[in-house]
Amino acid sequence: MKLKSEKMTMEAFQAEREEVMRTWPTGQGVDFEDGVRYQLALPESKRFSSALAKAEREGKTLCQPRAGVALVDEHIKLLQFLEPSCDLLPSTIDAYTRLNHYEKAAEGVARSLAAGTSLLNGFPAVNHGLAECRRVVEALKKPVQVRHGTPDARLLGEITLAAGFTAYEGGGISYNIPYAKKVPLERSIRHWQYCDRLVGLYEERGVRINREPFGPLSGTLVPPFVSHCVAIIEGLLALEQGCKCITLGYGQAGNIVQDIAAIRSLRELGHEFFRAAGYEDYALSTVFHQWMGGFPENEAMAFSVIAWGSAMAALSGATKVIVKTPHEASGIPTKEANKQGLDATTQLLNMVREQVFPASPVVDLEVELIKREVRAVMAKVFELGNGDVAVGAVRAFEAGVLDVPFAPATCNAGKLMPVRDNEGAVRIFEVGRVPLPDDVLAYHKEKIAERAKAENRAPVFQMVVDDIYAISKSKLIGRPR
Ligand SMILES: CCC[C@H]1O[C@@H](n2cnc3c(N)ncnc32)[C@H](O)[C@@H]1O
Repeated sequence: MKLKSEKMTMEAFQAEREEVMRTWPTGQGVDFEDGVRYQLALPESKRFSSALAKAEREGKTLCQPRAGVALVDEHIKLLQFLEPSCDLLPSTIDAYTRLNHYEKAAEGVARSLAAGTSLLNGFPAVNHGLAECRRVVEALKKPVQVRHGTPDARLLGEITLAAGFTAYEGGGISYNIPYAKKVPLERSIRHWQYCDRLVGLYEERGVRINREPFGPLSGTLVPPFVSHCVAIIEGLLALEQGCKCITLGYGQAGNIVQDIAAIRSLRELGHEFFRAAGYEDYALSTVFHQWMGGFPENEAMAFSVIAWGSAMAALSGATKVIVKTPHEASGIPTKEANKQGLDATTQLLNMVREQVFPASPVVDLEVELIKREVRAVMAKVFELGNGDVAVGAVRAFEAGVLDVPFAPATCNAGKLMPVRDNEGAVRIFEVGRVPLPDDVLAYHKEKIAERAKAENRAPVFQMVVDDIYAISKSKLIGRPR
């Protein structure tokens, strides 16, 4: 079916749903009306959208971990262990499920049962099915979100939303470009139009499900304007299918001014583009991801990175912060390490939340710079799509207009090359085919030249490599040895 930015008709949705529910046996037991009844019966305390709306009203930054293990009882124990230390809960889905390899996930569950410990890197919700997913929701007091990385997340959405999960992360771009190699962008955007239409159908029945495009993308030196464009496009695609509760995200880069400007501009640009598209009736929030790149192995240093990300989330005014753990450099954290990450985060949120970052001309300058970059790229996306943002997004990636640094997808040009400036802000080393205004490019070049002068070396690709490893080597900027 041809990709088009339009609300799926009920006929098209129902026809596709027949096929989706047959893709794994656990799809057979899922009935939408039953899901609506179950969702409506949930207490407000379990509704993600209510928690976000309250945090927005109070100007509070909520904290949320990532967490997921193979077996249901262990997953429940894990989330119950973390629950007192966070505001919002996840269920991080395993890598097999993200690729729709449910038979491999089934093997993983069997091996985990035999081994008595989780041998999957997340919770295989599709294999466990509706009743078992409801057992997770019923064992908890706080709202639970599905966090994953799935280009085709249709069955996963049907099962988990009917099971009472009240938030769904991802999108047709943000769960393709950083996560997949050869999934056609047109296909993943179509699949996510289905997911968003499902959320829209729940909304029409009075069940507000939160939708959170995956902000950080490749999580490696992604310039704010790049992730903002993807977030805004996925927000527009979700609104188009009837979603009303949107959380736009950004991955911490590390420079104070740029990170604060990133969240402020993300919120303002979200409203700007959503309203320009004619939407008024929606709830917008933001999420700040603690540093998504390489972490120090030294746990004390890892806590510093976590603490820094917590302070910046609060100072930026983000509605939510996604928390890392001191085991980040080694892999899936123990529940104790996961809790430690949350406790370190809570300490900083509590110490910073009453403080307001002073109005600052340099922050204002950075906000304006990001807005000019986003507007320039989005104008080209709409032009390429003749007004159709879905078609425009596909063509923009083909043309290198949208370009995510260090992303594995073959449809991503990979020509845009970022590098830190002398204060650690992410600047444009090579612009590739991204249509940024000349004076903006000149500004980036100037900021990089300042660093080159300070390091007494020409701006070279080695700087990029040095920056990628810098934080894991206890620095922000990859200075020459
Ligand atoms: C895009 C998300 C990457 C982050 O997501 C964490 N992550 C992945 N899977 C799990 C899991 N099953 N439990 C706790 N954290 C998890 C990684 O550590 C990394 O920080």
